[in-house]
Amino acid sequence: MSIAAVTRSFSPAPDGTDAAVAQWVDDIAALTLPDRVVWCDGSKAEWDALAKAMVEAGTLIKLNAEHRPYSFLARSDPSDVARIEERTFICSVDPSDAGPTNNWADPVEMRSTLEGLFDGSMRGRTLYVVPFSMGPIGSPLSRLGVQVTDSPYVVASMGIMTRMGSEALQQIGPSTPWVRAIHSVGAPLALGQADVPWPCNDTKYISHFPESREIWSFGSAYGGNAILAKKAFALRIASVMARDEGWLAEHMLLIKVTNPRGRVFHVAAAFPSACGKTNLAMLSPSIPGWTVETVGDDIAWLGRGADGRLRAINPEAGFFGVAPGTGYSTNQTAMDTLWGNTIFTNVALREDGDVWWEGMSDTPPARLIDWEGKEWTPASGRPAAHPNSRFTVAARQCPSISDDWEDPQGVVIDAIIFGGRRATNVPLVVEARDWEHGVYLGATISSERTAAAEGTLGELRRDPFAMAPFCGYNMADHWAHWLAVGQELRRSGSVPRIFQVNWFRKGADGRFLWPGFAENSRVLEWILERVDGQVAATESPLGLVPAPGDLNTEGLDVSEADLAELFAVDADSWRAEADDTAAFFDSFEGRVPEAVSRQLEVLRAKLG
Ligand SMILES: Nc1nc2c(ncn2[C@@H]2O[C@H](COP(=O)(O)OP(=O)(O)O)[C@@H](O)[C@H]2O)c(=O)[nH]1
Ligand SMILES: C=C(OP(=O)(O)O)C(=O)O
Ligand SMILES: [Mn+2]
Repeated sequence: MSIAAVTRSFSPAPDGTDAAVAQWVDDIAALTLPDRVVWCDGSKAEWDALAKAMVEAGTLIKLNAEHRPYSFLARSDPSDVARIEERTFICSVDPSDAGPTNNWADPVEMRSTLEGLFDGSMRGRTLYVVPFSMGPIGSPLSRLGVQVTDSPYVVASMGIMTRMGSEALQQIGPSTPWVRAIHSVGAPLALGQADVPWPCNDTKYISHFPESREIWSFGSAYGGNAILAKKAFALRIASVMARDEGWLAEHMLLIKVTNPRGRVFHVAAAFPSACGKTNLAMLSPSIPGWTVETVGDDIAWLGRGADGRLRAINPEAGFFGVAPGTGYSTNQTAMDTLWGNTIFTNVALREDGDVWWEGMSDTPPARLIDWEGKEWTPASGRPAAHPNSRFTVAARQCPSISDDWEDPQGVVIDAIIFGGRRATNVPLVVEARDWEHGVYLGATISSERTAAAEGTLGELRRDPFAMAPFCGYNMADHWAHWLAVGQELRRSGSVPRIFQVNWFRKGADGRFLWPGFAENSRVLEWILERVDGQVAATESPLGLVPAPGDLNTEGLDVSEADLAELFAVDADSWRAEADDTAAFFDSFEGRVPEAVSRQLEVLRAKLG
């Protein structure tokens, strides 16, 4: 083929497209040099055509429709399976605005690096223009964005995870703020060069420019690095928008809970990645008379409503959940959600054309094709599904989805929960003494590393507000912002209570002390009875804990000794933890709000 064979087909912007959007797309196309530019309308026909093309290209494997209607398996490049925090950058003008929990990079240098990498990076590929709304279209709490990407997998995922297409594009006018998100897998194709099923690049950058509300992601197609509406926009950029505009963008699930007396509550809960958000969001209570319905499983945008109360929306439209550990015995609702219309990534393939992963059932099938496409048997000695394998599915398909999940005003929050994965020290549940203490509990979350990000599994790391990888500005300023929001809520007389939970405490023998999953409803019961003023609490150095006998253990198979261990406070370990917290606070070089550092002194005094 000769150079003359290169045909560029740039479809024009749809009628009515905002001129700034059209200009920006032209500029990105001029930089990245794709063969085609396609404006996505979000239609079913468009999704179908993308899926068909990806099956032909080998990016997706169509599952057996008898078992899993209209569902697909994607196998990533084995090097591109999780978020990479070392390659994730916050490029604020002032490095102290990124703070010690972020990788800061100079915005001018980063722009020049990225321009070099993106120069011609879409050669031979299609540039898709993906307009989207985070939050219900037209809600006062929603925000708009446009992602350009050369990955059809990302387009299809954005179609599930966001309100994507023409309607979102029409919302953007000359004075509407919108977030610019640029993504390339970084694998240009020379003329006639054959593609691979999962193109990516060893060089990866996930760069955020908070001041100009821009995201540039290069080299990865893994969801957390490439579905830019999610962690990059709805958390990193949105947290900065929220700081500037007086609201909160948080790594939180949202649920509606109804108690046996018919009172309805809404709860927001922040846990680090792969620490139980999706599971709690889809909880089926083990205790009679309680129901839990799903509003969101990963991200919440919260702000003071016209009524002065804290309200929240789920800005997403789908779930990008961890597959391993999801099974009929742990999360029936998730299993029922995944009946069809699902993209699975890096799970194992069964001989009958369905999928499998560790924890889906107790006994694995005798033979599988593992996530890397290799033959697998239970004797293989390695997991069949990648530990961070995922499902991507529309929220509306969830049987427990709440009737108010798309309420444009958001749901009223009655309780906020912080949690982490802690084998030791942290009790099953603690109530904060007040908002300031609650902010301290959020600020001091530590959690064992999971497979959701590259790094050493099990290593304890600080993950304040479960936002360490996701806060687009200085974490200490985030705490100050929370304190300010609390003060405003106090003025209007309705401050949600704050709690801390830990489902993951282990005994000396290494087994979980708490059965978790459906039984977590017992902890929710105590939390919401506290909110409803129905139950007392006991003082502990860490905060308020259930008085003996107040945690509902009826019919529960947990020994008295294990229950005691779940609430044990070891003063020596806590003194060591307090020292570690002091060192952590020092890393913020004087930026930690006084109301937060004072809580550490209170804790030390209570420990004696
Ligand atoms: N032991 C235990 N494991 C849990 C519990 N809840 C979730 N998990 C496991 O933790 C992993 C991550 O859960 P998930 O809900 O997907 O976390 P998310 O990434 O925060 O949404 C999965 O393997 C779950 O099976 C629990 O209450 N107890
Ligand atoms: C989507 C992700 O997160 P979570 O594990 O919190 O669902 C991710 O970490 O890429
Ligand atoms: Mn999740």
